[in-house]
Formats: sequence, structure tokens, C-alpha cells
Amino acid sequence: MIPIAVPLLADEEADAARAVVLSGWVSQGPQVAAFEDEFAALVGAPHACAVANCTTALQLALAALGIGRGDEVITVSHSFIATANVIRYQGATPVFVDIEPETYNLDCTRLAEAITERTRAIIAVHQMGMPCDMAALVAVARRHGIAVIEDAACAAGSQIRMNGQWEAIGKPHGDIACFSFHPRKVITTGEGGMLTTSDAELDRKFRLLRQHGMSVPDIVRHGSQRVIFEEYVLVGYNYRMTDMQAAIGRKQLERLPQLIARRRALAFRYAELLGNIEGLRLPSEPEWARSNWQSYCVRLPDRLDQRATMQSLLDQGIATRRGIMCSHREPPYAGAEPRHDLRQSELAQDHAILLPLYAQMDSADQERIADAVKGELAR
Ligand SMILES: C[C@H]1O[C@H](OP(=O)(O)OP(=O)(O)OC[C@H]2O[C@@H](n3cnc4c(=O)[nH]c(N)nc43)[C@H](O)[C@@H]2O)[C@@H](O)[C@@H](O)[C@@H]1N
Ligand SMILES: O=C(O)CCC(=O)C(=O)O
Repeated sequence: MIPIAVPLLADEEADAARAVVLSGWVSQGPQVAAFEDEFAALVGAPHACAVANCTTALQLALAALGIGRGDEVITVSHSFIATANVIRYQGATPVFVDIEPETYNLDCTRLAEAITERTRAIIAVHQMGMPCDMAALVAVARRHGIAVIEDAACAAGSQIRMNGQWEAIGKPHGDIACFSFHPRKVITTGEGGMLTTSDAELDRKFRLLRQHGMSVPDIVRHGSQRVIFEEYVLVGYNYRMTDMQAAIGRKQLERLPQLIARRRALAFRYAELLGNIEGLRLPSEPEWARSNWQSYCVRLPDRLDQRATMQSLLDQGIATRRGIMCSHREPPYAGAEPRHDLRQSELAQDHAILLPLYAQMDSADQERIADAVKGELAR
């Protein structure tokens, strides 16, 4: 069986987690602080704040910006449901806009029509690791005084060319970028998330919000020779990352450059193997983007039934996933007619499939997958 994804975890990660267990300090301690520093350096961000997962990161991004009831947040429906849910958690209203069929990312030409006097933020998703057009998106947002949050859940290690320079996603190019370390991502801590920002005040709020609004963190009080009484200055959450997770994450960061090189080589090979199949549309990078290829998404011709194709591949021992879901089609969001046309989002969900892609795949696996896909197309 070839699964859709396999995390690359080995003795280094196991040993790092073991050392933390034996150290006796296991939650939001020195390992979390070191992981934050190393992640910030990797993406070139002034501040990085670790949290329990990317869903909590996105919620804290909205909370720190003061977004709540009565506010609207523009985003894509075509994303994992957490992108929409965090807007609802805050009591705000998600306003969905369509995607570009080539990149599966927010179509920036649709932004202007979606902005109202209630719009407070845009959540731009770097879907499947492919950078969203941040130059275009940020230009529109700045013109209207709207904040930009990047849902970079899948995009650790992806790059974008801005003003002629290649920069890591997460610098950030909007106001806040949010990452996931879920096992389906390029690097993992089991569960885990990170917020990056250039704004020291936002970073201060993330740190308060992730730990109950506690004015002086426990680790500071623990190390103090003076008695300190803390305050709880706002209604916060418990969204902490553990030190076992952070220690694993530090080892994963060491692997990241090789993982990306490997994934890019695998994506390149897929393009060679599947490139000349009539009717199959392959993903491609805009010339200003370098994807980490968190997922490799191909578009089936309309005549092929998506589910039947996926079932046939599964019967041949190859796991796939359907195109990215659309939140507006799920029960919590289906009650209201979407304000804007979401045709490309629906077509992508219904006609795309994700092929297996992970570092440990070998060329025989990839050829087997390509042959099986060819077989389906030849039906
Ligand atoms: C591009 C999209 O990719 C992912 O969506 P998806 O539909 O492919 O996700 P799921 O089907 O839930 O993927 C979970 C899969 O990811 C793998 N996986 C998930 N967790 C594990 C794990 O702990 N160990 C191993 N070995 N594999 C794990 C399994 O193959 C599992 O079936 C998510 O990351 C979305 O957030 C993302 N938008
Ligand atoms: O739950 C999932 O499948 C993905 C959510 C995620 O990546 C996160 O919140 O970090």
C-alpha cells in the first residue's frame, strides 16, 4: 500500500523527546523557546510564537487583531475547514471568494468586490504549500486598511519572490503567518502550530492569549529569586505547545532543507512521468513561487468520475485524496447562499485528486503511481 503521506521521523526525534522527558520540564519551557527562535530565523521573521496547532494559531491571529462579532473576514471556502471555523470561533463572518484554477489559491481579482465596510481582515491560504500572490493581495488590503493573515499551515519552507528577492513564507508578507506541524505537513511535531509576525505588540498578545492571559509566565516565576504574583489580564486560552513537541520540531527543522529538496525532485519527476497524458492537468508554479509540494494535486478530465478513479487506485494499493474541500458545502456553512461565485472552488474539489508524495517514496513507487494514473486515463 502506498499511503498519501508519511512523516519522516527517526531516532533523532525520539531521542530528543526522551531527553525532554528525562529533563523534568515538559511544557512551554526551554525547548519551546529554542524552537521559536530557530523557526523565526528560518523564515526571517522578527517574532515566532508556538501554539498547540495551526487552528489555534489562526484563532489567536484574529483575536490579537481584535476581530469579533460584526466583523467580516474574507477568505477561501476551498481550504481545510479550520480556516473558516476560526472566523466563526471569534463570532465574525467568513466571506468566501473563489480561487484561481491553476494555483488553487485565492483569486486576488475577486477581492475588491468582496470588501465591505465591515471587512477587517483577509486570510490568505498558501494551499498545499503553493504561495498565494502576496504582492497583489497585500496591495489591495493596504489600500483598504485591512489586515492580512497568512494561513501557511501547509507552507513551511515554501518561498516567494518579492521585489526580486526569494523570501521564505512566514517573514511574514502580511501581518501574521500561521503554520501547522500536523503529521500530514512537511515537518511535524505530532500536533503543533506557530505564529510569526514583525509586530512586537501582536507577538506580546499571542503570548498572553496562549497562556490564560498570564502576566508573568510560570517559567519566569519558577526561575525567580523574588516572589512574583501574576495577574490574568485578559480572557486567554490554554494553547501551549509541550517541550517534547518542540524538541521534535527542532530536529524536524534540521531536516527541512533536505525534505524540500526531495519533495521538489519528486514533484519534478511526477511532471516528467505524467506530463504528456491527454486530459490530465498538472500543477505548476508561478515564476515567482517555489512550493514545498506539501501535496501534489492533479486535475482529472471531466469525463472521469473522481470517486471511482480514487477507488480504482485504492484497489491497486495507491491512496489518494480528493481535491481540497469547500467549507461552504459543509453543514455549518451550507445554510446561507454564498455571496460570491465559487465555481472554480467547487470544480477543483470535484475534479482534482492528490497523489502520494513523501520523502521516503522511491522511484519504483512513483512509476507505479504514474502507470496506474495512466491506466485510469486510458479507460
Ligand atoms: C492539502 C491538505 O492536506 C491535508 O488534507 P488531507 O485531506 O490530505 O488530510 P487527511 O486525509 O486527513 O490526511 C491524513 C493522512 O495523513 C497521514 N497521517 C496523518 N497522521 C499521521 C501519522 O501520525 N502518521 C502517519 N504515518 N501518517 C499520518 C495518513 O495517511 C492520513 O490518512 C491537510 O493537511 C489539509 O489541511 C490540507 N489543506
Ligand atoms: O486536523 C487536521 O487535519 C489539520 C489541522 C491542522 O493542520 C492544524 O490545526 O494544525
